[in-house]
Amino acid sequence: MDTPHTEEHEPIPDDESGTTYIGPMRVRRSETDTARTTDRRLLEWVDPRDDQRRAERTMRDSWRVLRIQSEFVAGFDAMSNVAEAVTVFGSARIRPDSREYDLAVRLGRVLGSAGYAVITGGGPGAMEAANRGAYETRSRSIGLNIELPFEQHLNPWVDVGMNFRYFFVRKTMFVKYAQAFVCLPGGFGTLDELFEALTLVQTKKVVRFPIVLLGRAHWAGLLDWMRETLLSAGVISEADLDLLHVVDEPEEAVEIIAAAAATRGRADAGADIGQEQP
Ligand SMILES: C/C(=C\CNc1ncnc2c1ncn2[C@@H]1O[C@H](COP(=O)(O)O)[C@@H](O)[C@H]1O)CO
Repeated sequence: MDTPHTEEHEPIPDDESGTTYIGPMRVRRSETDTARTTDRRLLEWVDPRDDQRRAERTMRDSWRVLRIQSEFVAGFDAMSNVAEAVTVFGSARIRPDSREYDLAVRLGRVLGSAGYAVITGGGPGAMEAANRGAYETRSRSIGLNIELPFEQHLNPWVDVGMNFRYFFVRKTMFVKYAQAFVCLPGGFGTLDELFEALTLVQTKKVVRFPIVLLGRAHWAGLLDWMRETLLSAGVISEADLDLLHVVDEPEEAVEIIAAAAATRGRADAGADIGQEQP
């Protein structure tokens, strides 16, 4: 029989005891439960010919909206005091004895020393390293973790941390509270975050928001492909390519970010706020 959880009370793993909470109830955790993350339940396919399942889904989705709303509220509250900040993306898999890890620590330090808070995904690898560098400078070190199908911990260098259930809520926080993105070498997750940022800037959903790719060797092939395939096919423009800054040193990244910040006038910020609907 399935573990008796409802959508209103999703399981919260309790790492210490090896049990899971379903609302107020404490149950033994099974792999099947933890694999069914909140995002997975949200996106789960329901057979359109199954009227009963479709009706259940409609009811569950109505409740789900309230949970999504509460996650936004918690995120806005937690982040409301963040001042100047840069979001750093990068591989979850790089090891502490690698050059890439060292690069990410140096980036965190340089950003921290320049007065920026550092926001990462709060996980291991490049995220941990960037948080570590920021933490060492006593700048604010923020980790926005995500529920995954396997055990997930905030890295120890985070001093403000949150654990999100919904990918898209977390992504909003990455953008909303930062004034630039730096992408360290990474895989699919990093590419997803990079391209989301790029699309937001390209479509002017965010303005004066530099995107810096750190580590030329890692990014060169992708940039060549963008130029040779995407630009040649006319599906992007030369100006789109200019949205990306490619550098090798953390100091160069910070120079680019500071220069963009300097062009950001008060008029800019004021122009948007006040005329908008929430
Ligand atoms: C795979 C491993 C851990 C996964 N833990 C993660 N925790 C938090 N954020 C993550 C994690 N994995 C990916 N991300 C996000 O994607 C980017 C990195 O993805 P990539 O595919 O590794 O490039 C990163 O910026 C995070 O926001 C280790 O066992």
